[in-house]
Amino acid sequence: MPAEAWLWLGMLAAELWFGLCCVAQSVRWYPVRRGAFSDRLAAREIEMERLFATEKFGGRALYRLHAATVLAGICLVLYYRATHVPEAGSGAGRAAWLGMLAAELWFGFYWVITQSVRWCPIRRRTFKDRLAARYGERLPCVDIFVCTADPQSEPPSLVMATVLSLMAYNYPPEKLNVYLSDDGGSILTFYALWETSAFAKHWLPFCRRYNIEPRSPAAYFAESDKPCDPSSLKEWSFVKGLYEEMTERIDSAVQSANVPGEIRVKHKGFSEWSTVITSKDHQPIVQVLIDGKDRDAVDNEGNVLPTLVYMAREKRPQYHHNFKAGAMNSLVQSLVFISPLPLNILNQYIIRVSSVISNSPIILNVDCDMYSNNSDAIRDALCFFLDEEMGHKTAFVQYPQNYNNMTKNNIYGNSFNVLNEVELSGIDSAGGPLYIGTGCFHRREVLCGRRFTNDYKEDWDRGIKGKTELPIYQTEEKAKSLTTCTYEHNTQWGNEIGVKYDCPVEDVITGLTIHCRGWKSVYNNPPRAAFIGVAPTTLAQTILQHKRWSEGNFSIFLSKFCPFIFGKGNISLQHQMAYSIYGLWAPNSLPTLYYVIIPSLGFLKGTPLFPEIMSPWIMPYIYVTIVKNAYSAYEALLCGETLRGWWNGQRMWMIRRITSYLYGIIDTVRNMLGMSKMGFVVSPKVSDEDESKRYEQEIMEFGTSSPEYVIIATIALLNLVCLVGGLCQILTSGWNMPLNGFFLQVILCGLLVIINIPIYEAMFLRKDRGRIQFSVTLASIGFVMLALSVPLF
Ligand SMILES: O=c1ccn([C@@H]2O[C@H](COP(=O)(O)OP(=O)(O)O[C@H]3O[C@H](CO)[C@@H](O)[C@H](O)[C@H]3O)[C@@H](O)[C@H]2O)c(=O)[nH]1
Ligand SMILES: [Mn+2]
Repeated sequence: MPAEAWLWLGMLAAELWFGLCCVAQSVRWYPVRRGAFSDRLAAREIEMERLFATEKFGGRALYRLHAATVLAGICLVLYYRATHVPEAGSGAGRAAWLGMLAAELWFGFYWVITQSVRWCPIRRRTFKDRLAARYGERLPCVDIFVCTADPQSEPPSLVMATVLSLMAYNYPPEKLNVYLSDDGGSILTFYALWETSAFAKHWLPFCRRYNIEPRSPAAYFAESDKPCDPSSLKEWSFVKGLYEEMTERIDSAVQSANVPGEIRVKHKGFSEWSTVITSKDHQPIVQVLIDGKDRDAVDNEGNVLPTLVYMAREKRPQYHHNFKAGAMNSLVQSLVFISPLPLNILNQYIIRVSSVISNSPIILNVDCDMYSNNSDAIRDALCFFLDEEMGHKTAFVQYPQNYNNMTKNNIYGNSFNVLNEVELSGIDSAGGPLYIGTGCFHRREVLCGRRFTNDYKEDWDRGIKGKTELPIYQTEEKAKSLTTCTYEHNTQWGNEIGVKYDCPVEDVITGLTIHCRGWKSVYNNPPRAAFIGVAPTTLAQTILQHKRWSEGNFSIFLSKFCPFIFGKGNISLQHQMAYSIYGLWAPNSLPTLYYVIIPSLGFLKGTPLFPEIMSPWIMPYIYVTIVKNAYSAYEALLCGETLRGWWNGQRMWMIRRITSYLYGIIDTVRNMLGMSKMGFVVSPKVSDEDESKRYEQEIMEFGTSSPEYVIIATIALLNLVCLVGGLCQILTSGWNMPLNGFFLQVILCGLLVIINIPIYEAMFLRKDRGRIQFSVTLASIGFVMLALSVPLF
C-alpha cells in the first residue's frame, strides 16, 4: 500500500473518532434537562403545601428554534431591502422601495416585540380543597362592583342576570357585597335592581340546593334541560316562571321608559326620581336594597342574603365624570394607609361608598354584561391571595374575557382565543397580566395606591369587624356625600389613588402603575370559564371598540407612562415589551396601509418591489411569510379556533389596522394637540333582529355609510383593479413583460383580493340591508380612480 493510502486511512480513523466525539454533545443537553426536571420536583414538593401550582407550556424549545429561524429570515429580508435600493435618479421607484424598507423594519420590530409573550407562557392551577382545609369558612369579605351606564344599550334585564349570578357565588353570603354603579342614573335600572332583590330570595336557595351552574338565571334557563324528577321539576318551573315574569316586567318598564306609580310607592328609593333628572345632571343616589347586617334580610329558607347596593354618583354638566374610572373610584375606598405618598394625601381620611358599607379587603369588578359562569371563582382567586409564598406579592388576579355570542368561525375576530390562551399566559410569566377592566379581583389597598413592601400584612378580617353600626339611613347619607362631583377635588383620586383618569383604557394604565409599584399579578384561566359577556356583533361596533383600545394603549405609550420609560427599572424588559404589544397596536396601521396599497399599484404600473423569482433573495420572503402564517394558524387551531375562523381573523386583522388603528393614531395625535377630548362610547349589548340574523349566518354587517367603510371598500377595489389590470397587461403583451420580477407582488395582490371577497359581495352582489351602501361604493370608485391617476411611479 502506498504511504498516501496509509495517511488517508489515518485521516479516516481520526475523523471517525472526532465524529464519535459528537456523541459527547449529548452530555451538554443533560444538565439543562436535569435542571428543569429537578426544578419540577422541587416545585412539586413545595406544591404539597401551596394553594396553587404553576406549569410551563410544553414545546418551548421547538418554538424558540422556529422563532430563531424566522428572525434570521427577517434579518435577511431587511438586509436585501437595504442593499438593493434602486439608484438615486430612478424616481418614484426608489421612494417606494424605501417605503417598503420602512414598513418591513416596522413589521420586523413588532414581531420581535410579540415574542415577549410567546417565550415562556405558563398555566395556573388552584387547590381549593387545600384552601378549604386551611381556612374553612374563615374567608375574607369581598366587594363586587358592577358598572352600567345606559339602560338602552345595556338592557337592565341583562344587567340583573349578571347581578344575580354574582350574588349566588358559592361563598358565605354575609361576606358578599354587591354594588351596582349606574352611570345612567336611571329609575329603570333602580327598579330592575329592586325587583332583583326580591327574586334573589328564591334564586339563591335554588342555586344552592341543586348546586347549579351557571348561576345567571338567563344563561341557566337557556342552556339547562328540564329536570326529570317531579318535585325538582315543580320547583324548577316555579323559579323559571318567577324569573320570566320579572324579566317581562322589567323589559316592559324599559320599553315604556316608565315605572308604574303603584310600584313607586313600594320603596323609598323611587322618590329620588320624583323630580325630573337626566343621566348627565342629578344628585347622588345611594340605596341599600338588601342590608346584609339586617336580621330580617333573609331568603325564603331563612339564610342571610348578600348586601345589595344601588349607586348613581352625582353628575353635573359642568363637572367631568371620567366615565368608568370615575364610577369605579366612587365605589372604591381606602382607610388611612401608610405608604410613601405626599402628606396631604396621608392626612386625608379617604372613605368612599363601599367603605362605609362593607370595606372588604378584596374587590371584584365586572362589566354589566359579564355574568359569573363559575360559582367557585372567588375561592379560586383567593388561592392566589392567601398563598403563603406568593400571596403577599399579588395585587390582582385577572380572569380572561369570554363571550357567549361567538359565531362558529369568529367572523369579527372577537373571540380573543389566542389572546386568552397564549398572550395573557405569556405575560403572566413576565410579571403578570394586564388589568383588562372586568373579571378582575383586586386587593383594595393596592387599588388605593399602596406600594409593594415585603413586610406588608393584609388585614383579612377587615370588613367583618368593620361594619358600621350606623342605621342604614345614615349610612346612605354618608355614602352619598362621598359620591358628589366635588368630593375628589384636590385629592389624588384618579391619579395616585384609585383607577386612573384621562385614558380610554383606564384599566391597562391602572394595572401598569400597579406593576410599577412593585406588585405582581396573576392570570387565572380555569377550564370552566369564570366570566362570560357579550361581544360586539357588528363590524361598526368592533371597529369602534378597537379604536378606543388602540387609541388608549397608544396614548399610554406616548405619555410619561410609556412602558419602556416608566417601567424601566420597575418591571422586566419582557414585561415592558409585552405592554408595548398593545401600546403599539395603533402605529401598525401605517405600514399595513402602505403594504396593501403600494405593491399592488407597483404591479399595475410596472414597478417591481420584491426580488425576482429566480433570485435566492426570494427565499427569506417566502420562508418568513409561510412559517409565520402557518404558525399563527396552528396557534389559532390549538386555541380552539376553526381554520376558517383563523382566516376571518386575518381579514379582521387587516380591517382593524386600516380603520380602527388609523383612527386611533389620528385621535391620539389630536388629543395630544388638545384638539379633541377623550371619550368612552359604550358598546351596545343588543342588536336588532335583522342584524343578529346576519351575525348568526356570519354575513358581514355594513349598512351605514361611515367613512371607515369607504377605506375598506377602496382598498378592496384598488387591489382587484390592480390584479386584473396587471394580469391583463401581462397577457396582452404576450408574456413579454417578465412575470419574473412581479411574482411576489402578484401573490400579495391576489391574497388581498381573496381575503376581500366578502367586501366585493357586500358591494356588488348582496341585496340585504347590511350590504355596503351605494354611496360608499361610489366614493370608493372615486378614490380608486384618483389613486390610479396620480403619477406615483
Ligand atoms: O361612562 C361610563 C362608560 C362605561 N361604563 C361601563 O364600563 C363597562 C365597559 O364598557 P363597554 O362599553 O362594555 O366597553 P368594552 O369595550 O366592552 O370594555 C372593555 O374595555 C374597557 C376599556 O376601554 C374596559 O373598561 C372594560 O372593562 C373592558 O371590558 C360597562 O359595564 C359600562 O357600563 C361606565 O360605567 N361608565
Ligand atoms: Mn363590554
